[in-house]
This record gives sequence, structure tokens and C-alpha cells, in this order.
Amino acid sequence: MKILLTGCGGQVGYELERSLQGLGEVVAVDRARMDLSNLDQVRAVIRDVRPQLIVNPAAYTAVDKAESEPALAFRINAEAPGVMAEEARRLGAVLVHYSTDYVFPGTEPGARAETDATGPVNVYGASKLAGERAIAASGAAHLILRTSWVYGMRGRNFLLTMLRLARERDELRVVADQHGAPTWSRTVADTTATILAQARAHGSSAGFDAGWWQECGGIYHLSSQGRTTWFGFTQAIVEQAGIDCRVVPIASAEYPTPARRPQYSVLSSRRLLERFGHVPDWQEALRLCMQ
Ligand SMILES: NC(=O)C1=CN([C@@H]2O[C@H](COP(=O)(O)OP(=O)(O)OC[C@H]3O[C@@H](n4cnc5c(N)ncnc54)[C@H](OP(=O)(O)O)[C@@H]3O)[C@@H](O)[C@H]2O)C=CC1
Ligand SMILES: Cc1cn([C@H]2C[C@H](O)[C@@H](COP(=O)(O)OP(=O)(O)O[C@H]3O[C@@H](C)C(=O)[C@@H](O)[C@H]3O)O2)c(=O)[nH]c1=O
Ligand SMILES: [Mg+2]
Repeated sequence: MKILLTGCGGQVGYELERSLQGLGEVVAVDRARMDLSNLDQVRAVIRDVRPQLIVNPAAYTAVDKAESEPALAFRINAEAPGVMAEEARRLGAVLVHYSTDYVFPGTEPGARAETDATGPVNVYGASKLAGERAIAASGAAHLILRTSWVYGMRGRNFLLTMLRLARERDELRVVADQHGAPTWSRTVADTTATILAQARAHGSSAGFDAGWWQECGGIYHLSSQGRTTWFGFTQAIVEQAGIDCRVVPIASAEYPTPARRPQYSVLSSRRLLERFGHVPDWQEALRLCMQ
């Protein structure tokens, strides 16, 4: 099976390139080969590669910057995935795409299910929601995995930022009123591969089985078990790294940013756990990652 993987230099894309190896021949493309802001190029690369599976972790992920670049964020996060889905349908291929907890307004303390009402509070979230809708409307077999607070030992992420700041400063002031579940990039990639292996087992040598995608496709929440705040996440990071740095809880109002962020961002991964098994607890995953 031929797999087209986008954004192979990103946090999740890097891990996917490894996790997807057992599944087929992975054609990994970066921005230089396929720029998602260039829709003609997206189309041309897919028609050239003719994959049976497209996996798309590439995205515009700069949450604050998106507030001042909405058109670009929407092109990359909504229009480009829409083109991928359209091309996937033409080829009879499957599209696996990633989305975010930021599609929700975050006004309710409980964990959000896939069927709960969306309502993004920032441009990034709105652009990701538009991407989900474009894919759903395309008629292509697809999987949309919504994850949250992704970190890892490479790329741009909260873990690496906080490790750097904790070494530079005596004190870190971190918001304690935004709730969510930090998720290791490797958890996202490995779980994706687990799901695809199950999908593959229901198919034939010719490819995936359309019936399986009818029944099991669509949106799944995929984030770590448990919950914390950015403050709690930072405490765990500093403690595990053994860095001598005070971590002080603050309110969001004391840390102004261009983009608003949801207050309660916990996702319930129940649908995924019932069908596909285990996802680790955030503290356990953080420990494994930092080892
Ligand atoms: N990071 C997070 O906290 C979360 C992420 N997600 C979602 O998960 C998915 C994976 O995110 P993650 O791996 O963390 O993101 P990263 O920011 O680590 O990686 C994004 C990747 O997309 C690429 N990219 C950006 N713009 C373009 C473009 N115009 N053309 C081609 N490639 C481009 C980047 O390339 P380059 O290096 O060249 O910029 C990079 O390889 C995304 O869909 C994201 O929305 C969901 C929840 C949380
Ligand atoms: C650096 C820093 C941040 N903060 C706050 C700002 C913000 O409210 C919160 C998180 O900061 P970040 O900017 O890293 O987080 P952010 O970029 O909003 O992270 C989001 O990224 C996108 C891509 C997603 O899809 C989301 O799931 C989520 O992971 O921490 C502090 O309170 N103190 C600090 O020293
Ligand atoms: Mg960020």
C-alpha cells in the first residue's frame, strides 16, 4: 500500500514516518515538496503519487499568529485538507487527518465527546473546524483524530519551551485556569498506526474495505487519559527534569495573548478506547517521553 504522509518534519509527522512503516510504502513530503498554501501543488502531488492512504499531520499551528493571518490559516487548515479529501475520493483512497480540542468553546468542565457542539474561540480553532467540515462534506473515506496539547522531544512545543525557560529563570508564571490533557506526539502516531492496522485487517490485498470506513470512520478524540492545567503540566515537567525553579499559578488574565484559549479543553477518548484499546495517562506518557 502506498501512503502519502505530509508535514513529516512536524511533531506528529516525524513520529508517523516511523509508526507507519509496517503498513506500506511511505512517501513523506515536507513543505518544500508540497506547500499546503498552494492548492494546485497539493492536487498535483496527490495525482502524481496516487496513494491509497493520505495521512495529513501538516497544519498551521501558530495559535497566536493565526489571529493576524486568518486567510493563510484557513488555506492551510481548511482548504488544503478539503482538496486532499476531494482527491482521495477521486482515487478511492482514505484520508487520515488531525484536529484539535480548540474546535470547542471550552465553557463546560466535563470531557467533550465527538458529538458535542463545537464553537471555536480563536482563528486557529475556526480554521481547524472548517477543515473537518470540508473533509466530511467530500464523501471520502476518512478518519479525523482530534488531539490536544501535543508535545514531544523535538519541534516547537510547550514541554521544550518550559524546559528552556525553567533553566533560564528562577520562577515560571503559568496559567492555572485552562484545563486539558497533554498528549505525546508518539501516542498520536502509534495510535494512528494501530487503528490503520485494524482497518487494513478488514480489507483485502487490493486495499481498504469501504464497509469498515462506513462503520468505523469519522471523528475520534485521541488524547491522553487524565487532565491537568498548563500550570500542572509545567510542575510535572520541572519536577521530572529535576530543575530548581519555582512554578507559580496565575490566571489567564495575567498572561495576555493575541488569541483567546478555551478554559475547559478536556476530550473524552471513550469512542476510540472502546474500539481500538489503550491510550496512556498523561503523567505516564510524560515520564516515558522525558526518559
Ligand atoms: N501542536 C499541538 O499542540 C496540537 C496539534 N494538533 C493538530 O495535530 C496535527 C499535528 O500537529 P503538530 O505535529 O503538533 O504540528 P507541528 O507544528 O509540530 O507541525 C506542523 C507541520 O506542518 C507543516 N506545515 C506548516 N505549514 C505548512 C505548509 N504551508 N505546507 C506544508 N507544510 C506545512 C510544518 O512544516 P514546517 O516545519 O516547514 O513549518 C510542520 O512540519 C495538526 O493537525 C494540528 O492542528 C491538535 C492538537 C494539539
Ligand atoms: C510560555 C508560557 C505560556 N503560558 C500560557 C499561554 C497559554 O495560555 C498556555 C499554553 O501556551 P502555548 O502557546 O504553548 O499553547 P497553545 O499554542 O495554545 O497550544 C495549543 O496549540 C494548538 C496547536 C492546539 O491544537 C492545542 O491543542 C494546544 O496545544 O500557557 C503561560 O501561562 N506562561 C508561560 O510562560
Ligand atoms: Mg503554540
